[in-house]
Formats: sequence, C-alpha cells, structure tokens
Amino acid sequence: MKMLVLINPISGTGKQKGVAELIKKTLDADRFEIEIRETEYAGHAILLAKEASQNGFDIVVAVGGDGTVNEVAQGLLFSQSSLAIIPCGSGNGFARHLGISCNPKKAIHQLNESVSASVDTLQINDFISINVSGIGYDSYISHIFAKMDSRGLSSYVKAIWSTYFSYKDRKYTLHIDGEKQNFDAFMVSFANSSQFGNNAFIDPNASLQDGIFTVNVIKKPHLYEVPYLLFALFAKKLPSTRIYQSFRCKECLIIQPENMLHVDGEPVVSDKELSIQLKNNSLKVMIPKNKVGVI
Ligand SMILES: Nc1ncnc2c1ncn2[C@@H]1O[C@H](COP(=O)(O)OP(=O)(O)OP(=O)(O)O)[C@@H](O)[C@H]1O
Repeated sequence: MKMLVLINPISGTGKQKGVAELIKKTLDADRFEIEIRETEYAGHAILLAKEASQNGFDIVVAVGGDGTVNEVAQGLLFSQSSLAIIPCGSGNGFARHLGISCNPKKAIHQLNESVSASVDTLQINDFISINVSGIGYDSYISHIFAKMDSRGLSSYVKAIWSTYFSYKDRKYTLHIDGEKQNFDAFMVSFANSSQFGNNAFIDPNASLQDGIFTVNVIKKPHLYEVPYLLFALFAKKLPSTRIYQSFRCKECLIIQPENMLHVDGEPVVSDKELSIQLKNNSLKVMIPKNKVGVI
C-alpha cells in the first residue's frame, strides 16, 4: 500500500521529533511503501492529503495532535484513501477514542496490524469536525489561549483562572427534530467521539459508526462541585451529574450569543447560527484490529 506520512513539526510536546527515523525502522516495509513529509504551515496537511488521495496513496498518516488529524481528515473526506494516526499532540482525543497508543513506537506497531474502517464526521457550517467541537466556555478559553505568548499547562490554568469567575451561563437556542428549546449553558459540546483528549470523556458511550452525534449541554458548576466533576469527567461519569444534559441527533441548528467556536480544539471565528449535520461513513480510518466493531 502507498502511504504518505505527514509530520507536524510544531505539534504537542515534541514527541514527533524522532518519529521519522522510528517509522523507517519499525513500519512494515513489505506492507507499506512510505513517503515522509513535514507540514510547513497551518492548513498545509489538508492540501497534501487531498493531493495524495488524488495521486493514488492508500493511506495518509497524521503525525501530530487533533488539529493535524482534523486537517488530514478534511483532505481525505469521501475518498478511498484512509487516515492513519501516530499521536503526537497534547490531547489526542480522536486517536485515544480509536484505541491508538500515544506511545509512537507502539502506535507504529499497531499500524502494521491495522485495518480500514469507515467512520462518521460532523459538518458544522463550513467546518469539518471529527472529534469533539463546541461553543461557550471551552471555546472562549481556546480563543484566549491561542492569543497567549506562552503555551503549556500553566498558560492554560492562567487563562481559566482569570476568566472562570466572571463567565456566566449564556443563552442558547437549539432546534432539534423540529422542536425549539431555549436554555442557559456554560458550554455546549458536539461529540462525534467520546472524549476531548487526555481521557476526559464528554460522551463516554459515543460511537463513530452509529450515524448519531450528541449535543451535550453543560451548566456552570458551583465551585464546591468542581473536584467531583473533574473526577466524573475522567471516570466516564459526567452524564450522571446534575450539570449535564445530552441530546442525540443526526442534525441540529443552534444559535449562540458569540461568534466563537472550537473545532476539535482549534479556535475558529464562526457565525452565531450553527447548522450541524452528521456525515455518515464519510471517512476511512486505519484502526487497531481489536477495535473492529467497537469504535
Ligand atoms: N509547520 C507548521 N507551522 C505552524 N503551524 C502548523 C504547522 N503544521 C501544522 N500546523 C498547525 O498546528 C496546529 C496544531 O497542531 P496539533 O493540533 O496537531 O497539535 P496540538 O495542538 O499540540 O495537539 P492537540 O490538538 O492534541 O492538543 C494545527 O492546527 C495545524 O494547522
């Protein structure tokens, strides 16, 4: 099989630095004919993946985080070529949902044994989301974080600390299955997969193959509830908490008070009105053999 490997040199914590060598040493040369390239700017992977698909590459490997994976997915949507992932981001939500190891060497071994499967994606206005996107507080934080000079966890905590107390629930209108609902929410997530990344689960039972996504409405918690809610987020128990409400659908329309959205963790400027549609079986993905039927 012809395989193009796209390495994002700036993703995550730098794990991708030795990956090219590791791939040459570890990837099954009998099964894959490999070409390796680095991405040169944001959005480059979309173009390279699209060209690869048109030029007969069977697989395009994203070496990076959810942003890189999203770009490769955009380039391969509705094509015969499959997306593969060697996770090197900071969250790796989509790869984790698929059961792909965040250790690059293990991920390459999994790739040697992988099979192709069709998965759903989400179209949010003109954006494509494959993992979890959203509006409200987490989108607000992703926009602030993108403007900060320094990266890393400490900047993230700083962004949250300086905004959490003043940020209140805001008004949203959701049109779903012909019904209109108004509600106040802290954040609203659109989940195709189960987790944001780092095993923080917004919709623990999500499947990428069921033709359904969920709209997850989160109310602002009281400060004393935060420790338990953090535990619940990682223990797959968020759906049973007071602040959580979830709607299953194939499409919906939501009106937000802001022009902000995050798509798989990347901040984007959007319309206030968002039309979200599930695209069933729109992307081929290489998954570990033992995950067939359970993604
Ligand atoms: N050469 C490059 N220079 C600058 N930006 C790039 C380059 N190649 C890719 N990018 C951009 O880097 C962004 C961040 O990459 P990515 O999401 O993979 O890493 P991350 O943010 O560290 O991981 P995660 O999303 O898992 O936290 C992507 O949205 C992509 O557009």
